[in-house]
Amino acid sequence: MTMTSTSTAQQTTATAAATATATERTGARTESAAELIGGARDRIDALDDRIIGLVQERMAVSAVIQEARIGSGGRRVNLSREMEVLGHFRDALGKPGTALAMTLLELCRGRI
Ligand SMILES: C=C(O[C@@H]1C=C(C(=O)O)C=C[C@H]1O)C(=O)O
Repeated sequence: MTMTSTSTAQQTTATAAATATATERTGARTESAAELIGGARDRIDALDDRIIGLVQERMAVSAVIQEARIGSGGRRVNLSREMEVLGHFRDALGKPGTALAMTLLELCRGRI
């Protein structure tokens, strides 16, 4: 064997190392599954960035409404409207939707 050739054992070891890396990275047991997961995770990261941007935009719009209401002599919080928002999310996403809406309202309330 020359110094540049690779034995079957070495190739098997290299493949095992690559698979172990894929498993470490993604939990997948094959490189092809790891590649699919890596690409899909990139899409999720991009979606999360958009969701965060939308939440920040919602917070800004909510603050405009709260400022106008407080400036006019009213209260910051409007419970009947919050019930509508909670119902909207519950209808679309079920019980976890209510929890998500409560978190959104918590983020949006009292930021002025
Ligand atoms: C934005 C408003 O003010 C507050 C914030 C809400 C929200 O972020 O959705 C809902 C009701 C109010 O407690 C509103 O009245 O519409």
